[in-house]
Amino acid sequence: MSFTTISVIGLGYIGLPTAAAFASRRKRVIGVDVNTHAVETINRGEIHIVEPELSSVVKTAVEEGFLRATTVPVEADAYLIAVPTPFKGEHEPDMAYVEAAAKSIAPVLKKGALVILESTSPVGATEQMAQWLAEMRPDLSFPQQAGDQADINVAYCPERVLPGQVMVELIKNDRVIGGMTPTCSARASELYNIFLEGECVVTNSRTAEMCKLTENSFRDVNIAFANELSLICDEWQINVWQLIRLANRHPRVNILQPGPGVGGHCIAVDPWFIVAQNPQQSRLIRTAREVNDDKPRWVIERVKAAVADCLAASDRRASEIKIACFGLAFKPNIDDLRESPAMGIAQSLARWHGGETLVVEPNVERLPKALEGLCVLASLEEALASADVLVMLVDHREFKAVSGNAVTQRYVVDTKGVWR
Ligand SMILES: NC(=O)C1=CN([C@@H]2O[C@H](COP(=O)(O)OP(=O)(O)OC[C@H]3O[C@@H](n4cnc5c(N)ncnc54)[C@H](O)[C@@H]3O)[C@@H](O)[C@H]2O)C=CC1
Ligand SMILES: CC(=O)N[C@@H]1[C@@H](OP(=O)(O)OP(=O)(O)OC[C@H]2O[C@@H](n3ccc(=O)[nH]c3=O)[C@H](O)[C@@H]2O)O[C@H](C(=O)O)[C@@H](O)[C@@H]1O
Repeated sequence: MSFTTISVIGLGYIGLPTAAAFASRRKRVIGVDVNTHAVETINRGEIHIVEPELSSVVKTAVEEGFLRATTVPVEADAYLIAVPTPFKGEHEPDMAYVEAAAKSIAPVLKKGALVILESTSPVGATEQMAQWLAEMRPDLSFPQQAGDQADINVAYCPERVLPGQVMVELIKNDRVIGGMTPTCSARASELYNIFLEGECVVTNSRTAEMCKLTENSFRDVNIAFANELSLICDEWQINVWQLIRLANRHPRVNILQPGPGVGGHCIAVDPWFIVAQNPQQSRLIRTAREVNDDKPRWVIERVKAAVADCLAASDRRASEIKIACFGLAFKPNIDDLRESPAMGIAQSLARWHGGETLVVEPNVERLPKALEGLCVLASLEEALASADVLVMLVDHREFKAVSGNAVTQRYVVDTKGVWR
């Protein structure tokens, strides 16, 4: 059966680009979201999130009638679920959004439909989702009972796009296809091949779930290694960035970069899904998370020490010392401040510091609410000219363009190796 109508459940950073990609191939796409603001915005041909090149694709898709958004699930040939999977409590995966999404489509499922889970999920989540669907639709058969003969096909197909490059990577990246049966995988591959230029690589659902968690854990562990080196190098007064550059000249060494900590909604979250399910076997993954989560505390201590040194070397009071934090975003050259270690560092410093704390963030026009009344948003030039203690937190291109020679301050805590 070919795919005439495709429904994407959850129209956020993953769901909306995916819906737009199918619609751009002239497929009829119904996007479903519980957020009425998102639905109304999309139906006007606009977008409610920031992602390069997404806006024009959505506008064309809506104008040409291929993409429509609604709050109520409808009958379709394929469903892709891309709702949030945060953690709850002590880093346990919170599958409540996936459960709600699955239960919302169950009543409209028809024989022959394909259901794909795209949300980053713990191992076994796809089988659990198929179970929720089966409990609500005893009139239909599912892969866990009927194997390749099932009325409904179910697969796990994780997303691996990099925020900021989603519209390119969505099409070009290879895609892991984890069907609950070979037929499920074949159907899912057929669906993605509507827009995919990369390859569909077929496996089972558990391996696909673990593969997604593995990719982000690999990056987290490698960044933790770099962050740990930065602490050791600080003790020995070795330049960690030079060290890493030198070590990476070895043909089989490729160390990532240290920083103020790991931010975003994925790398700092997904490894915990492995730890929650296999606490005894995941000591390295847990330690990496702890190393990265502890880095902001270390940075704050370094800044406090720099302020103390600055005070000791002058006859000024603490309230007369100015700190400037450079960057708030969770990584360079984006405006996304969510789950950003730089935000937490700026906030803690401003609360602790008796004097003024300046913040320079070229990608925002005003201070986020969490920093209102605590910090002052300043221009790069203003901060460089007036601050006593500089804290480099994000290697935005504007900061890298400033030569280290132009930075005359003695007290610089540079977590990204931009000026020191
Ligand atoms: N943002 C990213 O770069 C990547 C995200 N992922 C994963 O993809 C999944 C989705 O992430 P994002 O798109 O970033 O999240 P998001 O928060 O941007 O979007 C999720 C959307 O789902 C909607 N939603 C929640 N419950 C719903 C329900 N029951 N029915 C319909 N809509 C519902 C929300 O209103 C929201 O618009 C997560 O599991 C995430 O870990 C995977 C790779 C990359
Ligand atoms: C393995 C991998 O590269 N995963 C990607 C990642 O996207 P995300 O934007 O969160 O990753 P990122 O660019 O590594 O940034 C995460 C955090 O790590 C920090 N970071 C990154 C690289 C580095 O050498 N040092 C470092 O400290 C960044 O500053 C940021 O705070 O997570 C995405 C996701 O799963 O949401 C995934 O789709 C992306 O492909």
